[in-house]
Amino acid sequence: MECATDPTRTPPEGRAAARPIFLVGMMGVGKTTIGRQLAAALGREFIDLDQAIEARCGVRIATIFDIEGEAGFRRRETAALDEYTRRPGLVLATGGGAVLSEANRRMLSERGCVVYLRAGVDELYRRVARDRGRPMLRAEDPRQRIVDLLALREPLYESVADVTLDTGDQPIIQVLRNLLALLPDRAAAQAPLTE
Ligand SMILES: Nc1ncnc2c1ncn2[C@@H]1O[C@H](COP(=O)(O)OP(=O)(O)OP(=O)(O)O)[C@@H](O)[C@H]1O
Ligand SMILES: O=C(O)C1=C[C@@H](O)[C@@H](O)[C@H](O)C1
Ligand SMILES: [Mg+2]
Repeated sequence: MECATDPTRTPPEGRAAARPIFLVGMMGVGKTTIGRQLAAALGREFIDLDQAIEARCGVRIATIFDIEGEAGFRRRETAALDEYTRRPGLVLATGGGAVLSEANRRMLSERGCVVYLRAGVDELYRRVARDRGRPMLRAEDPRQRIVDLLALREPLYESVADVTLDTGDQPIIQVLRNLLALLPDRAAAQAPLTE
């Protein structure tokens, strides 16, 4: 789906509904961090899918993996994605594996503007190395795990992306600036960006 507002969906107040924006990409690429600030800059509601699932279950994602396995987590993820991708105007940060199922990919690409945030293996590893809360990185060699996951997932992220943005080694403010410049409703931003 393209990223402009949808003129066929007119909310009661008469303004065209803002297309929801979905952030996808690998663990640690910055979906939660950038998503929250993007939503603030655009004056939109922000939801982090991982945090929504945790709030609903009352436990951390690592605990869901421990008790229900990855398959149990993925079922919860699909149910939450189905709910939140229907909300107009949202900025939604998805989990790193949200693109794995075809049903999820269809929801993402049909219901909103999908932004793929990219980063290289070393950058991703640097960002997640100190964080023990990511069950997919419980491996003898977490860096190699990132290599393997990226190889599998990169084509899937690309297949749903309307906009792809390299976060490289750029500071968060620069990533945000670049993203806002790529989105057509930049003019709707309510908060000026300050250094
Ligand atoms: N451009 C950046 N430069 C430096 N650090 C960054 C950048 N983007 C994010 N980070 C840092 O990387 C860490 C991971 O970011 P974040 O939690 O937003 O990633 P995520 O994509 O939501 O990961 P997950 O899929 O596991 O939820 C955080 O500590 C964040 O501050
Ligand atoms: O990359 C993944 O498969 C995951 C990423 C996180 O956002 C969480 O959704 C969970 O830890 C699984
Ligand atoms: Mg996150």
